[in-house]
Amino acid sequence: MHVLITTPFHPAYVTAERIKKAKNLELLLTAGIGSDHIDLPAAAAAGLTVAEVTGSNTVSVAEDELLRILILLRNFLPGYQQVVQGEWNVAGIAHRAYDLEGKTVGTVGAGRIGRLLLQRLKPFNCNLLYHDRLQIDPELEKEIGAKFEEDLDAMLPKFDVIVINTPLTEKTRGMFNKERIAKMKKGVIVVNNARGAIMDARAVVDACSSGHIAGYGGDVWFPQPAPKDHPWRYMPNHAMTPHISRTTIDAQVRYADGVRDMLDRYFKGEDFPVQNYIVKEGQLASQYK
Ligand SMILES: NC(=O)c1ccc[n+]([C@@H]2O[C@H](COP(=O)([O-])OP(=O)(O)OC[C@H]3O[C@@H](n4cnc5c(N)ncnc54)[C@H](O)[C@@H]3O)[C@@H](O)[C@H]2O)c1
Repeated sequence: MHVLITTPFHPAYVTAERIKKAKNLELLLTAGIGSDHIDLPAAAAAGLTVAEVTGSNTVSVAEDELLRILILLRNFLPGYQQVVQGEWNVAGIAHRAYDLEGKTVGTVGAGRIGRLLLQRLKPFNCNLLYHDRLQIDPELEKEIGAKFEEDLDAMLPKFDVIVINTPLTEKTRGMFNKERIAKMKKGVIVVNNARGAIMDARAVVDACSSGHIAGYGGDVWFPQPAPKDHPWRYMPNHAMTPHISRTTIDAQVRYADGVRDMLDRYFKGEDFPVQNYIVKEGQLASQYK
């Protein structure tokens, strides 16, 4: 019996070809959230179990998204750069700095991270929207104060700030292409800590260059690690970092504990918490279908 523990840093890491060669492999554990670096249909067909530490970095990613929204909306980074470069030009920053209050902000994908982001946004007095395959439980929806939008395309022109929080699946790969970005409001802020490949990379660069997207921020790229010449490094008005939002010290403790717990259970022949399964007995978890 073999167990492979991976992190979600390297897209297309556990390929169908590698799975085929790993004759004794039984279990794939993702130390974090997001298992698109594994060929999930191939894992299912090979009878492997795939599990992640569901929820381990939900708060870390949601807080980071809030940070990037504020950094971009307030035009913070050029202000910081002025200070480092010995400059002082308030008007150069203020002409494109906005309050978050009163803006229409929402998430595409309202699972664990998307919902927590909405909850964290509530005290900012924004107009909150969300799109997902599934509507949130009505009581929680009322408590959060976010409106469900069934039709993604109809929702796109409404946002001042849009955050992507879906997994990378065959349905979400390239979901934000040139046409969808064109439907967004001119001057929109886009934050994507979900997966780089959900965006059409070129379309993002073009929209940032034309000003259609006023700011793009996130920690996920395609490919990863991002090569030195990745165009997102050089496009205007971005707040990009390496893949860091998942991995605060607090999150590292949570996902290390989660991996240890699953290994203990595995060697004792016990089941994992049900929400951790991504592939079980040949079936993919619903969020990956
Ligand atoms: N940057 C990071 O460090 C980091 C860390 C954790 C997770 N993530 C990414 O964030 C994703 C979401 O994490 P989560 O814990 O909130 O997952 P989750 O499973 O709790 O929520 C995902 C939500 O996306 C929705 N969804 C799936 N496909 C959709 C589609 N085609 N259209 C609309 N909605 C769709 C699902 O219904 C679900 O509500 C992960 O899959 C991972 O890719 C990134």
